Amino acid sequence: MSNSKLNQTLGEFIIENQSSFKYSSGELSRLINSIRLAAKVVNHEVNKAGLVDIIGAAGDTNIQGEDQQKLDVYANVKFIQTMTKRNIVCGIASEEEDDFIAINSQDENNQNKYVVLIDPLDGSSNIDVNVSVGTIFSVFRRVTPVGTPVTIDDFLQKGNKQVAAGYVVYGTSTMLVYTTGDGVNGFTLNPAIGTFYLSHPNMEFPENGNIYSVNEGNYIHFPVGIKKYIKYCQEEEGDRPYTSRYIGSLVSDFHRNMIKGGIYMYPKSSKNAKGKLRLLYECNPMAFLAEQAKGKASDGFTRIMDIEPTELHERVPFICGSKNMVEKAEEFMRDNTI
Ligand SMILES: O=P(O)(O)OC[C@H]1O[C@](O)(COP(=O)(O)O)[C@@H](O)[C@@H]1O
Ligand SMILES: [Mg+2]
Ligand SMILES: [Mg+2]
Repeated sequence: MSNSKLNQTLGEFIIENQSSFKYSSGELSRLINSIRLAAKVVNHEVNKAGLVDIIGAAGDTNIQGEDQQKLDVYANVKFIQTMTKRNIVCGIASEEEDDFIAINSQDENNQNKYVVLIDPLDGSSNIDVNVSVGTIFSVFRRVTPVGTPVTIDDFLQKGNKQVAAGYVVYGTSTMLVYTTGDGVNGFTLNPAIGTFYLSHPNMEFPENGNIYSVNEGNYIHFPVGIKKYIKYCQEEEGDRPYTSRYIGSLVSDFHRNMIKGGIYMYPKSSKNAKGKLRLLYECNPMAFLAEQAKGKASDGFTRIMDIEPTELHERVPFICGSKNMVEKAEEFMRDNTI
């Protein structure tokens, strides 16, 4: 991509690349545009995280038993509102909603074909401590007929059926990074004028990296394969030891590893038999991005995007990042399956 493309606005990029999308009808472009708008609204609030009325718990728990933070709820409302008001989706599922939301899909005039799954605020434990957080989204074409009520089947699709996925990272700068199956591009928000500019075209994971990201506080509970891989990362050998970096926000750890080369792991453990991260609105979208950026994502054995979902909020073990590093970790998992 020539440098002249750099600093293209996100709006211009969406229009220019619409035709490269196999289902292009303008609908997905309008959807990405609405996510762009909601991201700016949420970014404005995130940047104030520290003021009393923004931080802290909202007082409710979500279906996963997690205390919802005020910003979890705020971001959830803003993304759902923005997409619903613009009548561009027929269904939305969210980490913060017990069940999926049908958006007037029973109305036969509703010709909308897309459903969206979102993690409105990723890295919630970092909101109050001024550490970067994110938003994650995944988009599918519905499988049930247009003009009929969406059903759970429209959401429980394998990740390899995604038509778009992305995230917003609210960090030292705010970026929107996404794919529609034709590579991964990153856009940085110029807060002075409220416009996203193409700053990171064709993002790719280096095949190898020297960063590993895992919550080592859970080490004793990890499967033997993961323990051995962590030891492998720490050995004095060749380009090792690798550097340990763990922000505790999936989006931020993924983003850093995609730029610098690295591996992120949230394995299963004797405490969490299926790990912590949710397949549909955390692992699938990050896996689609990873593969589009020449990286890899699995549960240690199976490609994440080939996993058949059975529940809206199901969790899976997650290993994702630079291709050769993920394959090495899988090798340790395979050789230590006790
Ligand atoms: O504190 P832990 O157990 O290491 O978990 C951190 C992980 O949990 C998450 O915060 C889960 O996401 P949410 O904040 O959206 O619930 C990830 O972003 C992060 O990688
Ligand atoms: Mg999350
Ligand atoms: Mg979340």
